Amino acid sequence: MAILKRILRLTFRFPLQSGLSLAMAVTCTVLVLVLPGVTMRFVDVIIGQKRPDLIIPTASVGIGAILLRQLLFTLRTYYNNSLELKLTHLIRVELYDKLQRLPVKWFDSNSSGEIMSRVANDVPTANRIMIEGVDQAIAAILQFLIVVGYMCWLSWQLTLVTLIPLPFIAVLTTWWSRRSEPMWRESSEATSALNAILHDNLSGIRQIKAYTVEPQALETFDKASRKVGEKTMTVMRGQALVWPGVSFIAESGIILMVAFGAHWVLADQLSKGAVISFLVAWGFLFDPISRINTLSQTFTKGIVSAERVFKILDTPDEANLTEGIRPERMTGHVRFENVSFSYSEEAPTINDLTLEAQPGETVALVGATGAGKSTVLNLLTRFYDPTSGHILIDGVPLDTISKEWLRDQLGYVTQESFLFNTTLRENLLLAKHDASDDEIWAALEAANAAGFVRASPDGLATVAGERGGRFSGGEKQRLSIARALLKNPPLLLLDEATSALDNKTERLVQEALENLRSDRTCFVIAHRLSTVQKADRICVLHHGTLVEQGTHAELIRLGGSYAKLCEATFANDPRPAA
Ligand SMILES: Nc1ncnc2c1ncn2[C@@H]1O[C@H](COP(=O)(O)OP(=O)(O)OP(=O)(O)O)[C@@H](O)[C@H]1O
Repeated sequence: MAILKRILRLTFRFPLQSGLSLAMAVTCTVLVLVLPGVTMRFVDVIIGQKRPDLIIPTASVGIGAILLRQLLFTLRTYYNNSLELKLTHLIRVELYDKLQRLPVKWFDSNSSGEIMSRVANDVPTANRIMIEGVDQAIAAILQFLIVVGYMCWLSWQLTLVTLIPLPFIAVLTTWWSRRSEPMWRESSEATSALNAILHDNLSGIRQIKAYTVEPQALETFDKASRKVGEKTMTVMRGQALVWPGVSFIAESGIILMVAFGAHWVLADQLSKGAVISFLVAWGFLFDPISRINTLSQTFTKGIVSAERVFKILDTPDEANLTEGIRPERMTGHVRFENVSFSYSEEAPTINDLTLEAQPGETVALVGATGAGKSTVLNLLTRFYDPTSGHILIDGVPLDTISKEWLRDQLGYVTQESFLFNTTLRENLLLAKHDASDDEIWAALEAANAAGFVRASPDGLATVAGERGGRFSGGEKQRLSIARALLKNPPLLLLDEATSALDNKTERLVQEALENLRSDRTCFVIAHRLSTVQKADRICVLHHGTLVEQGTHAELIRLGGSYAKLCEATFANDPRPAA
């Protein structure tokens, strides 16, 4: 009920559309009485009293009223559609806005395919409660009351007989509506899971092909799709039993009504016209009841979808996104003080980490895979917050600073350079919305990317393709470096690519990185000996613990884990430091 109220409240944001739609529904409904009324007049007055002069006027009134009803129906459909589109747009935009404000942690446990399913399918399904559900339910209740009122006016005794099937139908449909709700929920969840698999498989289509696991991928998809079918079939099976039952009860009622009607006509207690009018009106009385099937399905499915949409909308925003301190400027002094962090309840991923970077220094993070290097960067961006300890920037605790401000000061070049499927210009402008083309070209020059961009047929207007697929790995890296250069942030987080590049590209990327690193504090996850050697401080992480720190020469002299790691990891470094 609370969900229904919430959807109703949303509808009130469009008072004109919803008001007009309801007004049309009410007027259309009142006009349903024309047909039984006209029929009775034909039987009792025109035929009964032999009044041929009334045929044309009565038929004209009837046809006019039916025409008006259909015209109003057309208008009602128009206002309904317009309301539906507006509501869908409103909720989709609210949902998308919410998704952008949710913490990164939330996305760890919600797959993209499932989220897409909520935005694409659940929003319109929830809206159907309003359009088909509430509007039609109000019209149906009204139609029912008007027709019952009309019947009572003709004969309250026959009306009582006509209504006998009603309680049975009400009990059956209420029972089914309750029973089918969890079934629809399961069907909806199965659809989301199917979407998640589809999204995942399409994103990894190259891996699927490269490992020739198409049959296994197909099998997973087939299984998930079959599950959707099975879950939906369970509801359909129930419906296939319940709705014929409802029709049986309703139609048996006609026989009962005609039988009693005939009895009272023979006893001269009722006119023939009244019985025929009852018969015509019966159609309008049970029309809303026969629509209960679709209506209850719309309500049940809609409530399930609305629950899923509201669940996202009710998730708390990422804390401190806009609130918090916004210092004048950042000099880039970073200090981790006894920082520990864990993604889950298990063993800490970062354990009592204390390290410092002076403004303009480059700190290289090295360590075996899974040692926690990326996690350190995740803590600096505040995608996650430490479980204990403090991170200070220019002496200010990070958790008191506005996240928006902090992220404005950061350049983050990830290992997998991500480009959006839009023009290069728009991809680069993400870093600085108002950058001129001259500034963009300067950044591209410094990133050693200007050459290949200029050679592309559309230059800055070249579309990058999905995930930047139009460009090679080395090109994408240089484009993301250009993006970071354009932003010119005081603090740079850099996850060096591990992918082997040819010597020339390697040199070009290295030069670009050196341009990027100069004059700013830089935390780099280093995979190249040259980067490590040039770093002001090297921090060696082992299972989330800082085991050694110092310069390259100091750590080599120490002969500890760094020296061993250096030997093992950088032995074949294609570009040893000068
Ligand atoms: N979002 C996450 N949820 C749960 N555990 C995670 C998450 N991200 C990373 N981990 C775990 O935390 C540990 C440290 O991961 P992290 O990515 O920081 O290591 P890394 O040193 O950067 O590794 P690599 O060099 O392979 O990128 C790993 O055991 C990893 O499985």
